[in-house]
Amino acid sequence: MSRKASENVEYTLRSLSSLMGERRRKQQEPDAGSAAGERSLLAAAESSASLQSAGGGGVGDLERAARRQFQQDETPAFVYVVAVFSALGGFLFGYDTGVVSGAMLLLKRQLSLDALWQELLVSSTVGAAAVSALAGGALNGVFGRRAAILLASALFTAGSAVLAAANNKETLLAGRLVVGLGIGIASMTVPVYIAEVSPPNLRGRLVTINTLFITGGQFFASVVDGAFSYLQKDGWRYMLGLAAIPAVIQFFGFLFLPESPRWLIQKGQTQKARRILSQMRGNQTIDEEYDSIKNNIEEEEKEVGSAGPVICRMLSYPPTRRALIVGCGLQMFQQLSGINTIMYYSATILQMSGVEDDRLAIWLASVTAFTNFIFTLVGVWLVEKVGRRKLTFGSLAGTTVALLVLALGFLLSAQVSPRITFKPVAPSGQNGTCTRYSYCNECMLDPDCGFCYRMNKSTVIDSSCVPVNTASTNEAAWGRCENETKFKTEEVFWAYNFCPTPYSWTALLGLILYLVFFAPGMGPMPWTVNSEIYPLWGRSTGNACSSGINWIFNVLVSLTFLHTAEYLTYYGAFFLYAGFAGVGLLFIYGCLPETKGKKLEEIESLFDNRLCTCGASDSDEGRYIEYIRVKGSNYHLSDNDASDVE
Ligand SMILES: O[C@H]1[C@H](O)[C@@H](O)[C@H](O)[C@@H](O)[C@H]1O
Repeated sequence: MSRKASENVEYTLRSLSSLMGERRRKQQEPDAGSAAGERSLLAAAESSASLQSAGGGGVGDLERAARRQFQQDETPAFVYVVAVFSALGGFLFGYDTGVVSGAMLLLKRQLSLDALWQELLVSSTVGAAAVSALAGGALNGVFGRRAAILLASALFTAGSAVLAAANNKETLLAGRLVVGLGIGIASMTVPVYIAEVSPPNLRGRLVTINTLFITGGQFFASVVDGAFSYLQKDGWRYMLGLAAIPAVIQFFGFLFLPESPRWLIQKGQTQKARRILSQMRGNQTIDEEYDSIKNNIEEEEKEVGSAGPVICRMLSYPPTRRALIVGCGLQMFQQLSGINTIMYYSATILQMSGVEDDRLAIWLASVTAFTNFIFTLVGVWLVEKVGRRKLTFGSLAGTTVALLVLALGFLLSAQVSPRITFKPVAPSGQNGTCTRYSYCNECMLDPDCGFCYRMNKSTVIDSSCVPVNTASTNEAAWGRCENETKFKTEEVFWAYNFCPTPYSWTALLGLILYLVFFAPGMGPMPWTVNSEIYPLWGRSTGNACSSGINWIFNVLVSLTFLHTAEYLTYYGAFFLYAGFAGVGLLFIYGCLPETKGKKLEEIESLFDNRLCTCGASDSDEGRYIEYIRVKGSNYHLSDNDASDVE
C-alpha cells in the first residue's frame, strides 16, 4: 500500500471511531448537535464511503482494524511499574490483616493475653483502618495520591517496627493501631491512583492487580505464620515485623514515582500533568485524553458548583448519589457474604472435615489463602474479557450456592452430632458448665469447651464435654484429654471447635467452591468498580466512603461470627450469609453498570438514569472507542497534533 493510501486508511479508521463515539454521545445527549459533532460526522461519513468504494471490506472489517490498531498502541512498561509499586500497599493490607491469627497463637501464651486483649489486638487494626479510610478522602483531595501512599508506607514501616520491638501488650496495641491507619489509607488510595494513571483498556486489569496483591499478602502471611509457629519464643516478632520490608521498598519507590496526572490537572498544575501523562502513554497521543479530563473538570464545576463539603455535593447531585449507593453497596455485600469469616475460620472448617492436627490445619489454611490468591488471578484475566458486571454477578451467584453448600454441610453434621455419653465430675474449683451439654454440637459452640471421645471403628464412643485448657486449645483443662502427648497411648481424641462427623466433606466442598467463585469477582470488583465510578471531584471522597463501609462491615461480620454461630448455630450463620448474598445478587443485577473500556470521564453518564436501569444492555460493550478532536471547537494554542481534523 502506498504511503498516501495508508494515510487514507488511518484517517478513515480514526473517523470511523469518531462516528461510533459520536453516535453514542448523541444517544446520551439527544439535543447536543454541536457544530464540532456535525463536522466530525461528515468527515467520518465521507471517508467511510470512500474507503468502501475503494474496495474496503465494509464497516465490520474497519471496526476490527480500528480495534486492532488501538490495541497495538503500546502501553509503556512505566505504567506497570507504577501499578506494581502502588499495589505493594495492597500486599501490606493483606499481610497485616492475615498474619495476626498465627501471631496471636504465640502471643497469647508469651504475654498471657486474655480474650479481651486478643480481640483488641485483632480488631483494633480493622477499626483504625475504617477510620483512616474515611479520613483518607480529605487527605487525598488536598495533598494528592502520591503523598497519601507515602504516608501509608511510612505508617506501615513505623507500625511494623513498633510491633517487632514490643515488650508489652500496650505497645502491641499501639503498633496494631498505627498499621491499621496505614491499611485504611492504602486501601482507598491505591485503587484510585492506579485507575487514574491507567489507559482505559487496561484499567480494570491493573486495578484488579491490587486485589491480587491483597490476597498474595494474605497467602504470604499464612506461610510466614506456619514457618514461625515452630519458634515458640518471639516467633511473633518476625511475623509482625517482616511487613517493614515491602513498606520501606514502597516508600523509597514512591519518592521517585509521579503524582496522578488527573489530580494535578484538578489542582491547575497542567504542564506537569501533561508531562506525566505522556510518560504514561508512550507512543499514544495524549491531547485528547488531556482535553477530556480538563473539559470534564470545568463542566462538572459549572454543573455541581464547588461550594460546600464534597460529600454533601455528592449526595445532592443524583448521578454521584447513585454511584455512591452502588459503590458502598458493593463493598457492603462483599463483606456480608462472609469472606473474612471464611478466611479466619478456614482452619476450623478444615478440622471439621477431618483434619485433626492443629499444625496441619494451619498449613491447610495457607492452602485456602493460596486458592483465594490463584482465583483472584483468574479475575485479573477475566475482568477485561467479560467485563465488571458479568464477572461480579457470576461470582456472587456461585458464592451464594457455595454458602448454601456450606450451610447444608453444617446442618447435616449437626443432625448427626454425636451424643455425649460420659459426664465426668469436675474437680473441685473447676468450671462445670461444659459437662451439662448433651450433644457435641452444643459443646462445640461454647468457646470454653471441647469434645473428648474414643472411636470404635467409625462410631464415636465414651464421649464427654470438658473445659478447654486456656493456654492451649489442643488439650482439655482436666480429664482424659488433659495431656496432648498421651492421646495416642490412651486412645482418646480431642475436638475443639468441631465435631467428628461423616458429612464433613460437604464443608470442605463448600469452602473450595466459595473461594473459587468469590475470588475472581466479589473479591476484587468492589475495589475496581469504586475506583472508576466517581467523577474526579468526588473520587477521593467516594472511595473514602466505600472503603470505610468495607472496613466497618468487615469488623462487624468477623467480630459477630462466633456469637452469631452461638445463637443461630454454624449452619444458621451460613444460611444468613447466603441470604445476604442473595440480596446482593438482586442489587448487582439492578444497579451495577458496565464500565469496561470506558474512559473515566465517560463513566459518570452511566448514572444519569434511575438506578434500576443500569443493568440495561449497552450497545458499546466490548468496543474501544477513540474520539477525534475537531479543530475550531475546543482547540488550544498549545495543541499541535497532526491528528486534528480541520
Ligand atoms: O477484596 C479483599 C479480598 O477478597 C480479601 O481476601 C478479603 O480479606 C478482603 O476483606 C477483601 O476486601
